[in-house]
Amino acid sequence: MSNLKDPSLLKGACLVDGAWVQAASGETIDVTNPADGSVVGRVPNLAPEEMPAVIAAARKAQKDWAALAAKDRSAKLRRWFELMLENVDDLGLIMTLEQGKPLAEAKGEIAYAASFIEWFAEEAKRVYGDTIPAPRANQRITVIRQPVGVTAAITPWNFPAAMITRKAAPALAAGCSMIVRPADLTPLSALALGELAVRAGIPAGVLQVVTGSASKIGKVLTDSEVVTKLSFTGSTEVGRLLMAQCAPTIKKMSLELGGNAPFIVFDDADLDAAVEGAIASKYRNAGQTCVCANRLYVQRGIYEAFAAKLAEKVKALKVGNGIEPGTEIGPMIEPKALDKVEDHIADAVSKGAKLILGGKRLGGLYFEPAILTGVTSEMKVAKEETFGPLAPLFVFDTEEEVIAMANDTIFGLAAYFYTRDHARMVRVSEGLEYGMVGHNTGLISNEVAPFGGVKQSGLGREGSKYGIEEYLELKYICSAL
Ligand SMILES: NC(=O)C1=CN([C@@H]2O[C@H](COP(=O)(O)OP(=O)(O)OC[C@H]3O[C@@H](n4cnc5c(N)ncnc54)[C@H](OP(=O)(O)O)[C@@H]3O)[C@@H](O)[C@H]2O)C=CC1
Ligand SMILES: O=C(O)[C@H](O)CS(=O)(=O)O
Repeated sequence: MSNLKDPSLLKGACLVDGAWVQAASGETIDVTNPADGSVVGRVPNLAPEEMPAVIAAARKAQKDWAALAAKDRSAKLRRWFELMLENVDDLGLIMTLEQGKPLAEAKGEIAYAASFIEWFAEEAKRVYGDTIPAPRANQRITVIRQPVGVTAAITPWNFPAAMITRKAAPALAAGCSMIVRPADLTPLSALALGELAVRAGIPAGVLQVVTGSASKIGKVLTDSEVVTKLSFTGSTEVGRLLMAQCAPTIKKMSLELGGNAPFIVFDDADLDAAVEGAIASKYRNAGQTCVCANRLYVQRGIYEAFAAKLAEKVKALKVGNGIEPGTEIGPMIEPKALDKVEDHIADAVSKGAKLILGGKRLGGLYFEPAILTGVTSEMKVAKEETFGPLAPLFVFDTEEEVIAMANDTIFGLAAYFYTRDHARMVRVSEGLEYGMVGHNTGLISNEVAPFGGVKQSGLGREGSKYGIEEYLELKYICSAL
């Protein structure tokens, strides 16, 4: 990474109690560039036996951090936010090299990630309580909000920075400490954020970043009686496992899990806008996004026209190494991601769908963006998250039919629809069983709105004024005069 303006942002150590440490065993994990397989960094393979010290540091630091005036916590978070923006070029490059997304997208994610820190730096000052009229004359009732304490986050590889700040910023704003365990595939962005947190003056132990076996470190965190909250973003399968592991200690949990987003285009939609929205939603991050369109439902009257326009635009998308200017789709994260897209295409084609564009491996981890037509609910793409650059087009006739099809899934994260009819907008928004709905837009994520799903897509909300509540407990105080 000789191109970094500030090479000291590239860390090969864990951030524990304010110090950069190696695993006692000296073992490391290679971080590779999905664009060419080269090793871009090495991080410690911390053993589970090394975790109690991390948890103890988080407990010790949390008390003093919570005791600071909210305004002082806010100022440190604000500085962290500023440092992220000052270092956007380096942070973007680190992300592209370990994750593969195009540099412009990576820098966009850094700005998006930083926006959560800015937002919660402001929210830190607005953690209000209540007074409640008491049922007896000699009583006074007050309600205060207090930090939940020591928290932990387990985060995925697809958004290596934003999934951390969307958890750490509200946690720290509320007065919690947080132990972050990023994905093995993309730990370098997390460690760079840790370095900037140190530079921002966030005290030792308040934010720690550990790398090593997910299941072993995860088990120590979930078993701990000191860790009172776990926030996880990743697959529904691992979310279920972690929920079970957290049951014995009755931990508070936030879970941002899988999605299977429907993207519905009605006959009356602005077709060009719908195609643009579909591309933004479906092909961003090579389709490796939990909120990305997974099933595209197009009303019969415009089905052919939509398919043709979409194919024309998708064909022009430039696939390549994320650091090359103009790249719009980078490599996928790992071989099994390509296997899954290929499997979904093969399954659909074997059941009668037609591959009208792409769908081929382009060498290494590159995959040609694909479109399927004639897709039906019997195919795997209807039930499973593809997590890749494949747009399967289903046809529908009526509003009732498409709402039923859209809701026919265990998931309920994000849904999108395009219509210019106002009454339909209200009916469909209310009828979709999803935590987030985009109307005439394919991009819904931002720091001011509550991000999260219903059904098996998870628990809790991140971002927005609601996000900080996940890190606060209510305490009711009844005072007899
Ligand atoms: N909601 C979302 O944003 C995401 C959803 N997904 C969905 O999940 C699928 C699989 O992706 P994948 O990356 O494997 O997702 P996982 O759920 O396996 O991984 C997410 C995070 O959990 C960690 N993890 C994995 N197993 C355990 C465990 N037993 N205990 C504690 N932590 C664990 C991972 O670590 P490590 O990577 O080091 O193993 C990673 O940090 C995707 O195809 C997609 O459908 C994936 C990523 C994000
Ligand atoms: O912020 C987003 O758009 C999402 O969090 C991306 S993902 O985690 O749902 O994939």
